[in-house]
Amino acid sequence: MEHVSAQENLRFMKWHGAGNDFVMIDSRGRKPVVSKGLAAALGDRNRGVGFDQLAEIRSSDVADIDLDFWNADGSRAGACGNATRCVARYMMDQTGKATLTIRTSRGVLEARADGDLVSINMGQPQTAWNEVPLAQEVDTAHLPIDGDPAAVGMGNPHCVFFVEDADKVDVAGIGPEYEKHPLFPEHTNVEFASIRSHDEIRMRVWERGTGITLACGSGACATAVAAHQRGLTGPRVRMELDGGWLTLDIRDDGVWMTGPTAFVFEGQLTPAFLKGL
Ligand SMILES: N[C@@H](CCC[C@H](N)C(=O)O)C(=O)O
Repeated sequence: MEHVSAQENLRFMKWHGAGNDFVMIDSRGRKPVVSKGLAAALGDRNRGVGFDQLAEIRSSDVADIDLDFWNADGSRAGACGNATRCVARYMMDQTGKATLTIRTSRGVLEARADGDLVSINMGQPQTAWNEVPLAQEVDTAHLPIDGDPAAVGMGNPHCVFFVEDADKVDVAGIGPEYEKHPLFPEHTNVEFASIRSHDEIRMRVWERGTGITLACGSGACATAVAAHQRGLTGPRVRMELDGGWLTLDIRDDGVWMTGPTAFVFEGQLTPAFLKGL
């Protein structure tokens, strides 16, 4: 545990976006404090605080802020759409600004307030096999895997299955099988989607490094792209996840994702908890 003295508490916040829950640590003005060990300890819902992802805000020289993500098991994530929306709302509330630029590992993303909601341009989808990434060259629109899923990258990998009824899928049972499928060298998030109409999808998700979550923003983007690519839906869809609704809009400048955010509480991590992490 670097850059926080052994005698001081570490402030954190708890947020969620459509039930996808996050710990947020604002490290602007100091060196980063989050490590794999801290993320894994904090992500433990019995011994820590518990979260789907941890988001650390840092000062930036190219955008309003820099943002890094960890999953509950301490692994890094290249994208986290719902956490990005929650961080954007936190910054908008602080600055009074309705727009924001956020640098993540996939570049600078734009955030916009949309009434009580927040919209994020999650960037262009990655459909080339080596961008998702996959372990070998295959047709990413129709993977050589039972169930004919599609692979889409959104700064993180997604394996999207289209099923008759997503509510009948044993996500806890089969999600882990595909998370570590050999076709995904960095493992993958796994989505199960059923098409309700040309502009509505029901989706459930098993997240890489975390497990079942109530929502997944990058997963919603990947699902909307894969459905549109197959001609199942238009470029703009509403998506119902277990924790609420997101709106996806596939535009020339990227995939825009809009949804709710909620601040839950603020807390302090004690030196006793931080010691040795
Ligand atoms: N819940 C996130 C996705 C988080 C990262 C994912 N588990 C991964 O490892 O890629 C979202 O809202 O995008």
